[in-house]
Amino acid sequence: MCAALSLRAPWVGRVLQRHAAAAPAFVRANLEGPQTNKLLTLVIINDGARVLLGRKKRGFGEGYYNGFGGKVEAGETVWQAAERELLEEACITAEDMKEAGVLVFTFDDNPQPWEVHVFSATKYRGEPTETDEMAPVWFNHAEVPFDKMWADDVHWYPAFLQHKYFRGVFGFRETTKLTWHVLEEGEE
Ligand SMILES: Nc1nc2c([nH]c(=O)n2[C@H]2C[C@H](O)[C@@H](COP(=O)(O)OP(=O)(O)OP(=O)(O)O)O2)c(=O)[nH]1
Repeated sequence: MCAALSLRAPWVGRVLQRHAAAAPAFVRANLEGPQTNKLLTLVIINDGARVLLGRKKRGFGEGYYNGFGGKVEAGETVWQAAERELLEEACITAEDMKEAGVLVFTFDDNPQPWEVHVFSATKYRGEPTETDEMAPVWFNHAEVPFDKMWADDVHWYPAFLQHKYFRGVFGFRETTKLTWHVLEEGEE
């Protein structure tokens, strides 16, 4: 069923094969379609007790909290994009950035899957500063405001906070309603 998957990451096909029976048809159609993934980055500073998030000040998701990141632009690597977006949105540079996990989002109202590369860092240079886009706020690990975050976040933050590498595939209906997901922890 998943033999024709055209994703960059073969693990997505393997995850789906393991869970195909339960995956909604739109998730499989999305991932088996011709569209390459839209690549995005997300950087979350985690000092061991707290995470640094930004409150989005404008546009889609206004008022919601997230790490810092955005689309990977032509000619840059995922790492370069992660560093650029962190500087643009929070005015800081991570000193010990590492890959924390990968999330693939599928939508019943958009055939293109989104592939978000999540990074963590404990140290940074500069002072987190409010920008046009984001207002930085620290949250204790036990007080991460999931009711004001994307619906998938509550599922993968536990692995993130425990420094476990994670891979997730998520299915959203009508852009924001999370209807199906699988999450696997650890390297494959
Ligand atoms: N926590 C979390 N982050 C997500 C999810 N989906 C998703 O795109 N993101 C992240 C990835 C990016 O960091 C950010 C979306 O990027 P963006 O559209 O603001 O990209 P951008 O800064 O390049 O956009 P723009 O200013 O050019 O409009 O949200 C999700 O479900 N959960």
